[in-house]
Amino acid sequence: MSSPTSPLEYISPWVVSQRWFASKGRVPRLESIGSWEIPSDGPRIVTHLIMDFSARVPVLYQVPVTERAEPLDGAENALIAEVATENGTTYLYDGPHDPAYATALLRMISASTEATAHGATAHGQVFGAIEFSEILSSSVLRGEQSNTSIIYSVVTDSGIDSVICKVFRALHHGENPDVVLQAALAASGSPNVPQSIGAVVGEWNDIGRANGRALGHLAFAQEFLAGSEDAWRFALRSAEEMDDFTERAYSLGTVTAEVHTLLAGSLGTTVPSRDEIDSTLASWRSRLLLAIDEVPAIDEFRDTIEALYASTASLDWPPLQRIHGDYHLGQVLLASDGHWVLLDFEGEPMRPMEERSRFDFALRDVAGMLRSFDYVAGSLGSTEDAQSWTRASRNAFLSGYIERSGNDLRTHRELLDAFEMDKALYEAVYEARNRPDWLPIPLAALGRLARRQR
Ligand SMILES: Nc1ncnc2c1ncn2[C@@H]1O[C@H](COP(=O)(O)OP(=O)(O)O)[C@@H](O)[C@H]1O
Ligand SMILES: O=P(O)(O)O[C@H]1O[C@H](CO)[C@@H](O[C@H]2O[C@H](CO)[C@@H](O)[C@H](O)[C@H]2O)[C@H](O)[C@H]1O
Repeated sequence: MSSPTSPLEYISPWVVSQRWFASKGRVPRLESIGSWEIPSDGPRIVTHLIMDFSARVPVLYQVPVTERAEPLDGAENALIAEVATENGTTYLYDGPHDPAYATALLRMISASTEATAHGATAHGQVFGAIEFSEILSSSVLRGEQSNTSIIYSVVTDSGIDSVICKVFRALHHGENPDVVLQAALAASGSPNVPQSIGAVVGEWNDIGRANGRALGHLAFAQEFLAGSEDAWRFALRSAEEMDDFTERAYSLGTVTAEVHTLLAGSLGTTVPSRDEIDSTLASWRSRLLLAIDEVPAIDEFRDTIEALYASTASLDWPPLQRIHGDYHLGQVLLASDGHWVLLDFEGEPMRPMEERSRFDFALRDVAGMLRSFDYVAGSLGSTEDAQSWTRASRNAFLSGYIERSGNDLRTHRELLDAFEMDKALYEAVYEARNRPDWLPIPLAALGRLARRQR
């Protein structure tokens, strides 16, 4: 079998139709900037790094492709293209759906091996939490995701276990906070993140960098908590049935505080300088302007929001530290034994990666979760019952957080309100762009928060 001479030509139309392709609505300008290959006895396994130059800041995508001489049974939906070559037809498949790629990727991590470089390098790194002797099966996690996750069934000393490997689709220079933070928490013994198994790290050309090369995480493997349920779905059901969620919300508050304490302990804290506080105020204001620009109705709250932001400038601000960064119920699992497990420490997808790795205020996470409880009521039509469920859950979450952190956030209510306002503005932009039907949820929150300031 021979490989297609210009794979980009075949891969591009498929790339732009994927959920993780961010530049929808623009005419893409795709270029291959390199690839790497996992040696294989089966189909050729090539991971292409494809840059889209159409956005103001170009976006780099990771596109693993297997090249097969025969069609792969059951993988019709993952077929990228059929290419006529001099030796017959080559079938190109989306790697994560092909067991050949899935197995080779996890083996590369567990054996810490190096891929063959074609302008881009990649090597596996094992962290060692779970050792397995055999990979029994693999399948792609269904659902709308910004990355692609592969679930494996593996044989370990204690029996059959499940593993998840997240293949990052959009690549960035620098360490991925999802890997760094979860690995640090797992290493410090936290039961509230999955065990970390290992990662793939790569290097590629980047004309925007002084030395012309970028380095970052390409994939991350963890323990997969089979039988767990997403906290968002669990909370929605609980609110619909008017179940009391306060005990669970309280324990989520304590777990959140514990995770913040562990992150502070393992990765440090700093006292914010005047410049750092001013730069947070500046980022709030620029988000406010962006939100008004995209959702003009927000202008009505502008003066109140600006006054709230200004009033926080003279407050005593807490220390800076590493945080989750995009904390909401959809990022938390209720494990089958009833304990909370936090996921996806990648930060807000609309922020540059370099910003997402900076120290930040833990209050941002607290505000994120408060907003998420509000979304539960909002998505249920904000009925009296749903609102009272939300009020009780928000209070219980805060009480749990305060109790475990020893930090009485209610005494600095303006600061927490300002972070909540900032999150609701982020959400207004997110909803206007992605789910306009849900825009009223953050808008109503902005109205409520604004009324509280008057
Ligand atoms: N370790 C895990 N165990 C069980 N389910 C998981 C695990 N990691 C992710 N998931 C499931 O996958 C979904 C998406 O994971 P996430 O890390 O948020 O990916 P993305 O960055 O693509 O949004 C989660 O909401 C959860 O349902
Ligand atoms: O999970 P992601 O990292 O992709 O986060 C983005 O999408 C979220 C929606 O799935 C969005 O969250 C908002 O909606 C949630 C309900 O669907 C709600 O629980 C959150 O509080 C709300 O912010 C998130 O903001 C966005 O970054």
